Amino acid sequence: MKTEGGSDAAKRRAGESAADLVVDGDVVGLGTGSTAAHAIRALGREVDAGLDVHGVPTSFDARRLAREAGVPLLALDEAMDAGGIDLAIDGADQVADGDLVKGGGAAHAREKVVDAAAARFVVVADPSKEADALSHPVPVELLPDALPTVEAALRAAGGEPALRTAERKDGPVVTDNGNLVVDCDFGRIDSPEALARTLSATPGVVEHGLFVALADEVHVGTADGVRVREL
Ligand SMILES: O=C[C@H](O)[C@H](O)[C@H](O)COP(=O)(O)O
Repeated sequence: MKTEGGSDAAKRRAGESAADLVVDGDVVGLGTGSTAAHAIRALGREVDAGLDVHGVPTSFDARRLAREAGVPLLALDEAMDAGGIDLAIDGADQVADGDLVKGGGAAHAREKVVDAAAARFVVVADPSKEADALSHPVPVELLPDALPTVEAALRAAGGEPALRTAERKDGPVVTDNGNLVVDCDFGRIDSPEALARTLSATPGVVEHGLFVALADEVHVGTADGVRVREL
């Protein structure tokens, strides 16, 4: 069972607080996961009330939710042609010093493209995600054929990789991009930047879930409000 800090109410406060930042005419990156979902639903309500906004989804799931909520969508190329992404709102599995681990929903590859392209990237989280240092296993999306070589490289880098499997499917999780994910436990990550460089340089790695110095602010929903931290 989740603690009070990880409650859905805290996630909702964070998501709604970030959605409040959106202004008329904005193009918004729509993150994936249970916290970003609250921001998407809040945007849908604002669209109903007359807000002119377009979303750029970061996953199949975010796209489906945005369509249900009535948020008009743009493909990434359309958004870039139209002047770019003003704001991205996205969740995180862990936040420390403004660096993030993402990819609990295996959406981190597209999330990183959209979040990094945004003029302003706002992270939404509940207190259970906050830490002094990153230590959450790092999701690594990889080409299926490269599984043995990537696993070997991750072990050589000091990690313990575990192929992600689905609860209700035999076999591994397959991402929206047709790839596999391993969750790699590195223990406490003292230098996220150095580890990010190592992972990015590994052949067969499509993208990893370390988001280093990408976020501009963090909205943490609490039991009775929202804590906003600018980075
Ligand atoms: O791939 C999924 C994402 O990176 C999510 O944003 C992350 O896992 C946080 O999800 P949640 O808000 O459900 O904890």
